[in-house]
Formats: sequence, C-alpha cells, structure tokens
Amino acid sequence: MAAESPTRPPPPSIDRAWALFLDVDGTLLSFATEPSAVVVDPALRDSLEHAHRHLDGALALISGRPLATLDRLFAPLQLPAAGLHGLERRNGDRQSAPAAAPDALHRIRTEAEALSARLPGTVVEDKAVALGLHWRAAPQHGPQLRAFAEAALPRLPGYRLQPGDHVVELRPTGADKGDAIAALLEQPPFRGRTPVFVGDDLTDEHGFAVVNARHGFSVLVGTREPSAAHYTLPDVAAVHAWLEDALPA
Ligand SMILES: O=P(O)(O)OC[C@H]1O[C@H](O[C@H]2O[C@H](CO)[C@@H](O)[C@H](O)[C@H]2O)[C@H](O)[C@@H](O)[C@@H]1O
Repeated sequence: MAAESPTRPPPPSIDRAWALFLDVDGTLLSFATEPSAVVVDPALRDSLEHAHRHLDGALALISGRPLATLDRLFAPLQLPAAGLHGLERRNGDRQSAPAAAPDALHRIRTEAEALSARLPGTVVEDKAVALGLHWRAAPQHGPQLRAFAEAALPRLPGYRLQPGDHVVELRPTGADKGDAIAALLEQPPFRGRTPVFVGDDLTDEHGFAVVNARHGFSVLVGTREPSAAHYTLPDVAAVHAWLEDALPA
C-alpha cells in the first residue's frame, strides 16, 4: 500500500524576529521552459525589498543559480544570497566563492552542447564552475542527458551530480543549501533569529533539515514527496501572496 502524504499546514505570517531564506526557481519564480526565460514581476521585487527592510536585513536568497545571475534577475535589488546550491555566499562585505572550473569541465561543456544540439528542446546552462543539463521542454531526452552526466562525472574529480526538476547538474562537491543557511545564521543580521526556509526542490531538503533542527519553519512549495518540511504553500502565486499579506503597505 502506498504511504499517505503528510498533511502540512500553511506557515504563519511573517514575523519581524525571523531570518527568512527563500529558494528562487519554483518558489519565487514560476518555471519556464529554459533558465533564461524566467520572468521577474516588479511586484515581487517590491515585496522582497519590503520584507528585507521589515526583517532588518535578515532575508537571503538560497539558490542553485550563480550569484551573478541572481543579481541580474532581481536588479536593482542585491540581497544577501547563497548561489550554486550553497557553494557561493554573500552577506554584506563577506563573500565566498568556489575555485575556478577545471579544464575537463570546459571540454565536457563543449560535448554537452554538441549533444544538446542533436536533442531539440534541451538546454545546456553554463554556470562557470558548474554545468546544468535541462530537458523541461523535451522530457523524452531526460534519460540521455542523465546518462551523459553520469558518464562525464569520473572525468571531474571533486565533482558530483545534483539532480533537480527536469535538470541534472555537474557541480563541485562541498557546501549545500543547509550549510549555507547554517553559516548565515552565525552572522548578523541573521544570528539569533528564528530560521525559516521556503523551497520546492530536492536540493532544498538540506535547508529544511537545518531549519527543523533549530526549531524554525520549513515550508515546502508544492506537493513533492518525501519532504522533511513541516509547512506548505501550494505554488509560486501562494508564496507571493504570503510575502505580500504579511507586510505593512
Ligand atoms: O535553487 P533554485 O533557485 O530553485 O534553482 C534550481 C535551478 O533552477 C533553474 O532551473 C530550473 O528553473 C528553470 C527556469 O524555470 C527551468 O527551465 C528548469 O527546468 C529548472 O530546473 C536554474 O536554471 C538552475 O541553474 C538552478 O540550479
């Protein structure tokens, strides 16, 4: 018999004493057929800016995207953030970044682009030290891209596969989203606050574990199972409404 899905309540309204961590794709932004096709509504930028102020700066984006891409998407906002699933971090003047990409990754990117050119609807995302192989517009090609990534991995010492939503990534081993949240919680303005993380994807489970261990609020967007999250919001529109509702006009 299939296990029953847990019933999760919606999260409480945003509290000034929170440290709020927000995933990006699938949480703040609706999915698009490819990474460059996402749309950032100006109203969302306004909500994030208000929330950042309301929380005295204790709001950070926690994403698989590089920080440079986050800054471009949300410009002119430049929020505290973790990029590349936790490998890159920025909190005010404090920054950390992974080492440069090995030569093998450049060769693998060229091979991946050649493969993608033969598989219409697939996309190779160049994330400098990481590589995303996407198949949202062509799900039938997912197995071939996954097989390519698995075969490439032994040529990349110090790398691992990062599965995601219609994507597999080749990324350096090291920090995950949970590590990034834990590190930010050691620093002002996040230190001493109740941690709250809102996310939708597998990579967000690391963040849920850290927040749960600190008696915070873990919020799953959507219905993916299994998940360690204790609360839920049904979709991106509900996340936007939750952000807007809680804030003073
Ligand atoms: O941690 P996140 O902020 O959720 O980032 C995870 C990955 O999101 C992006 O890919 C996803 O969104 C694309 C645009 O909607 C979509 O086409 C793709 O199928 C999704 O997997 C981003 O491109 C990746 O770099 C992030 O790692």
